[in-house]
Amino acid sequence: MTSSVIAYARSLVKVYGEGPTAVRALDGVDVDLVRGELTAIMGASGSGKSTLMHCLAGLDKPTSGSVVVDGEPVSEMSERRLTKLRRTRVGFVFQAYNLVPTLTALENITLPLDIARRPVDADHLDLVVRTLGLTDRLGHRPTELSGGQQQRVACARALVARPAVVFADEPTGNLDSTSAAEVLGFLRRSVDELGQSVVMVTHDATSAGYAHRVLFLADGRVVDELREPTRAAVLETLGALTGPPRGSA
Ligand SMILES: Nc1ncnc2c1ncn2[C@@H]1O[C@H](COP(=O)(O)OP(=O)(O)OP(=O)(O)O)[C@@H](O)[C@H]1O
Repeated sequence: MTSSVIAYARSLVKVYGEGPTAVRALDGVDVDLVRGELTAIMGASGSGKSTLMHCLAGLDKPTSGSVVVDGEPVSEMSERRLTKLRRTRVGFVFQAYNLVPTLTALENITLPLDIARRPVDADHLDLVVRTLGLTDRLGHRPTELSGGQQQRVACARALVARPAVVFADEPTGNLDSTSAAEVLGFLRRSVDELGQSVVMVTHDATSAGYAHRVLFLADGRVVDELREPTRAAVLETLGALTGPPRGSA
C-alpha cells in the first residue's frame, strides 16, 4: 500500500444468511481508495454498493477478507474500537440528513466532536462552514433550512472532525436537482480545497460526474472503473453492464 491510498479492501466477501437462502452481497472485492479523491460507487440495485460502503466504514462486518482505513485494520476491530473509529476517523453523510431538530446548525455540526469530548478547531470549522456556504445559517434549526441546506449541514458535521474518509450513501437522494448540484459541488470542493477523501454511493450518473473516479459493481464484484468521468461515459458504462439505460436520451 502506498501513502496515496487512504483505505483499501482485499478479497472482501459478505454473505447474508445461511444455506440455500444465503446472499453473497460481496464476492471478493479488491479496491484501493485514493487519498484526496472523490470516489463514486455505482451499480444496479442489489449489486452490493451499500454493503461495500458499510464494510469499508466499519458499520458492517465482512464474512472474510480485510479492510484497512488510514492504516487501521477495520475488519479485525472489536466493537469498542469500531465505535471509536467511527467517532474519530470516519465521517458519514446519509440520504436522510439525520440532524437533531432541537439543535442549531452550528450545534449539529460540532455534535460529534462534543460527544467525543474533542476540542473544536475554530479555524477549520470556519473553513468548512465557508466551503459549504453555511456562514449565515449557523443559528438556524433544521426546520428553518431547505433540504439542500440541511444536507450541507450534515456534510459539515461529517467534515469538521477532519476524518480520514467521509462515506456518503446517496447524499442527494432526497434533493431536487439544483440542491443536489450544490451539495455535490461542495463535496467536491471539500476534496479539492480541504484535501478530504470522500466515497459516495450513488445511482445517478450526473452525481457520479462530480467524482474523480467511479467504481462499478455487479453481483458483488468491482467490474469496471472510470477516471475523470463524464455523465455520458458513466451512462455508457452502466448501459454495458445492465443493458440500455432508460430515459438517458
Ligand atoms: N441485512 C441484509 N440481510 C440479507 N440480505 C441483505 C442484507 N443487506 C443486503 N442484503 C442483500 O445483499 C445484496 C446487496 O445489497 P446492497 O444493499 O449492498 O445493494 P445496493 O447495490 O446498495 O442496492 P440498492 O441500490 O438497491 O441500495 C442484495 O441482494 C440485498 O438483498
